[in-house]
Amino acid sequence: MTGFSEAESVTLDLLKKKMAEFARERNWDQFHSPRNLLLALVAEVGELSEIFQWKGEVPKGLPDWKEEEKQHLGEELSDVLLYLVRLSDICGVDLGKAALRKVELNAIKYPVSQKQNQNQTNGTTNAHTTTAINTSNDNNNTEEITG
Ligand SMILES: Nc1ccn([C@H]2C[C@H](O)[C@@H](COP(=O)(O)OP(=O)(O)OP(=O)(O)O)O2)c(=O)n1
Repeated sequence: MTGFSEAESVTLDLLKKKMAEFARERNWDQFHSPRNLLLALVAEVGELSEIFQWKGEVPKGLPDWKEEEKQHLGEELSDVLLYLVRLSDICGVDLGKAALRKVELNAIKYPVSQKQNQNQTNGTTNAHTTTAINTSNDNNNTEEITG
């Protein structure tokens, strides 16, 4: 497997190629079926969950965590990402394009409310801003939630 130079930017495409190379070199393409990859992905999500299990809520940035704990977290997050990238590749889905499209769909489904716009213009922030969200798939139903 080729090394990674610091100057090289990490893209989904690079990770896709690295995973394909990793599997090919070990003759593991035979094991990287959609179902196997999905199960491996779910197992890694389980390992990721274990890191947070029983800790209660933890502050953003994980300020109290030891360096080894953060490194372990990075490893489990990476396993999830790598299997997701590989699963997408094996299924013939362009994950980057699909994710960008999904972000756009999300923005249509959950429009920014007028009130939020006003708060941004005034420079005010409110943790309990009321947002109009769409809760149905047919885009007909909206309801108010407080976030
Ligand atoms: N058939 C396989 C096995 C492993 N991997 C790669 C993808 C993951 O990034 C990592 C997973 O390796 P392990 O199954 O050894 O899992 P962990 O690294 O989490 O080790 P452990 O479960 O012992 O904590 O290796 C892979 O692509 N295909």
